[in-house]
Amino acid sequence: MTKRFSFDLKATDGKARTGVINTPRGEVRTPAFMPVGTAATVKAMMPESVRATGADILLGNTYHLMLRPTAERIDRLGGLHKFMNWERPILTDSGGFQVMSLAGLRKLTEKGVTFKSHIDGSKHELTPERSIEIQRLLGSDIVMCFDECPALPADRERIAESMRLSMRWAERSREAFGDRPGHALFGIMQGGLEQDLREESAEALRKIGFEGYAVGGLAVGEGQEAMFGCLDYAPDFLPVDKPRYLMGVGKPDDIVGAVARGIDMMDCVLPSRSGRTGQAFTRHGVVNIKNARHADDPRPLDENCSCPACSNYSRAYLHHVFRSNEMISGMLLTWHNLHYFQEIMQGMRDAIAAGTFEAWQAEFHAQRAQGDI
Ligand SMILES: O=c1nc[nH]c2cc3[nH]c(NCCN4CCCCC4)nc3cc12
Repeated sequence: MTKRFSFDLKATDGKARTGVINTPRGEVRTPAFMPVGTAATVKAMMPESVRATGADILLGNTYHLMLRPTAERIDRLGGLHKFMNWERPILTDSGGFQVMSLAGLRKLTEKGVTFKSHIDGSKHELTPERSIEIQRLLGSDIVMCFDECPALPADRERIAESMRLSMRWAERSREAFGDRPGHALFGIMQGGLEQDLREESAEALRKIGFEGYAVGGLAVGEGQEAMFGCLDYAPDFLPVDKPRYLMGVGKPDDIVGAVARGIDMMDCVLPSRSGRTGQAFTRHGVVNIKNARHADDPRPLDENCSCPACSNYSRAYLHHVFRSNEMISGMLLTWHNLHYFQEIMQGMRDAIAAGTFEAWQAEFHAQRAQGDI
């Protein structure tokens, strides 16, 4: 087990890459999908079940944990890994995005953001310094810079101003992070859908220097075509020897398209959130298990899937427990979705290593076109 943080690039196939991020708490195989554990739990999953799906790393949220139970309390109790019984790597988002999407009465200044908690209306402040301190108290292995993610659509001037503020905050985040061997600080590229602003942002981040680089400001309503358009150039502005993390993505075909464009890491609530609502992702497309047509169907969700939901239960059973609002419903479908997302990641890692990623992508898309699901 290493004491340092490092990234080993193992193979490339076109723009796609596969490698390993080495951390003191374990290795992260890339391309990697990070299940979201917002309030110190991946909802409806035991940590050992999350690991059983193949996840090497989880995402936690500064915004939620600072409000409840607070970073200081988690620190007093031994840190987030011990608190939630997940001893492998954790990446924490820095809170700015969640403040803008969840909190009330927000005030943005050069210093940072003040806001009212969506839980109890209490007043709080997040600055680059406070966000980095919270992530340190949590014991996060990969810390994200405190940034501002502008809502799209926005005019170019607004996007440029916001990006330059985020770059000043990236400088302050780096300063506040200090020297923490074995831990990493990732910068976040902004710039909306403007290629020159994206390049300016990447240059600013490279000058500061980070252990990894995120592409932020996407998956905010721009749609897949515009997102892929940005990913056709943005990753190339980033250092080739550091991990590239696309934040908040996404559906299976978003994930595949992002890896094909040079992305190494992603996170999204989709598999877990949809699992709780009865939406199952399968190799043949999406199955809404609450639909009446599944009520008598003895088949598994997906014949080719080895997860507990597909190995031990029929669609009829899954339909029943969702219709009856039984707790096991969200557990089984969350497990299936996370298992399927990790199966996609493993398939891509193997294909890139074998130089067959083109064929793998063709098969991935062909499967989805067919079959009654
Ligand atoms: O620019 C960002 N900086 C920090 N954190 C972020 C998180 C993000 N999450 C998303 N998109 C999340 C989309 N997700 C899709 C499934 C339903 C809930 C929302 N974009 C992001 C950009 C950022």
